[in-house]
Amino acid sequence: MVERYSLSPMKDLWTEEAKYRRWLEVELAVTRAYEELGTIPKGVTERIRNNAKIDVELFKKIEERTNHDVVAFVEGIGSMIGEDSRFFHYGLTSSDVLDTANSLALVEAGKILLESLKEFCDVLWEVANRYKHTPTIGRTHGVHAEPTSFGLKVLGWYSEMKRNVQRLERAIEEVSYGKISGAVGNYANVPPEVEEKALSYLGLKPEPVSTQVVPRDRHAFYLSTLAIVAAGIERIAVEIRHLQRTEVLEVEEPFREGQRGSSAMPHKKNPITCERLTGLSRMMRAYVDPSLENIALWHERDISHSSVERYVFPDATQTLYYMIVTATNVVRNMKVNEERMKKNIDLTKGLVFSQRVLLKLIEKGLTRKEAYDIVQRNALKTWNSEKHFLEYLLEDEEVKKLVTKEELEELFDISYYLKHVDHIFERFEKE
Ligand SMILES: O=C(O)C[C@H](Nc1ncnc2c1ncn2[C@@H]1O[C@H](COP(=O)(O)O)[C@@H](O)[C@H]1O)C(=O)O
Repeated sequence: MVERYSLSPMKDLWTEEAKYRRWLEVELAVTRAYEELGTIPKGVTERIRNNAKIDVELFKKIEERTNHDVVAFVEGIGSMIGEDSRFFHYGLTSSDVLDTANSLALVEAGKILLESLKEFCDVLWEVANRYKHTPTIGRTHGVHAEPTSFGLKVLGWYSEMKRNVQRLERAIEEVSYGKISGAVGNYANVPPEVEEKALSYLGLKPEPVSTQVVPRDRHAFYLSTLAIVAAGIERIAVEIRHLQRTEVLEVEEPFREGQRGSSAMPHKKNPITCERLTGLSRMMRAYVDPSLENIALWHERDISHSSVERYVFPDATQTLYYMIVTATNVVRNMKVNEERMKKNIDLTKGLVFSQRVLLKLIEKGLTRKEAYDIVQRNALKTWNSEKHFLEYLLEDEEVKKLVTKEELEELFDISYYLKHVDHIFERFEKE
């Protein structure tokens, strides 16, 4: 994982030390289950817990010889626990330990993500309410469309992140399964009762039908969900980047005291954080593809998925955690230029009110086609001149016959476009 984007507590979850500690926890849950079922003597688990140490160097040293990481770990622990090594890893295959430990890590990582995502939602809700009645231009195809509220734009982000909270909860549930079912998943050398007990100590459920491994559709679902959350953050980042373009300048991402925009051009404040978020989201999508390919393993398993997971589990969870924390800071501290938003609404000299004029002419008895022709005629003149759309309409003989000056002026009222904003917000307040 790139150190630059690794933050605690997520990064602490993925150290070698933490990984071996999880393996040991799984092994100890199994000996405890055997003990409870009366298969092995009482006290074994306690003694192993006291004598076993996580010695990363030792495990790595043994692995140089065995070329098998779990065998190296089992041997290493075995060398510390004497006679009790007879009961350690009894009836297990490596992936009983690996997959169950993976699930522990992914659930833990999911909870860290969930907590940060909920904080992000709180900030989005607060910012959405702050700008609930702030008019801004709505753009479609990048072209000015009709006025709307900036708070509504942020409420859309909030709404999406709330859906993401639910998706993440579902994804955590998807990977809350372990397996202690032996070499091909049929419990030949370890009874289902041991699995049931051991996994219950660990807070996991037994995989209903495992092979040597937990099926990888669970992990693919998890990784895909993380990429969807990242894409939602990317959507926000791309919007802010557009709004920070010099010609627009309605929003600026936070610019720190002492920060430099450009090595060459001292005047610049660049949206580098949102650009970084955009790039990281691309990486998040890149983790999904190999995770989907991991689903189709040979027969009861092959180990082609293992190398992939050494990257994607730590990197995807850490990258997304960095993205959520960073996006929260951007939205919390972004500069919103309400004056500029007003000015930009006027950039097209009233054209953004064209649909209201169209509807008014229809209300006065014209067909839609007749009304459209009149409005478009005047709109096209406005595009190509310095004159306001309203002035052209006031001069138009056909318009004059149907609509008074007062009636026309009323159509250019921004508050008309914000009249249902409170209602849209209320939908969330009721939840
Ligand atoms: O309980 C068993 O081990 C059963 C065995 N299956 C295995 N299950 C889990 N790990 C295994 C297995 N086989 C190899 N290895 C070791 O996995 C490591 C794979 O390394 P990498 O591809 O770099 O992720 C690397 O350290 C490999 O040595 C089987 O024959 O079905």
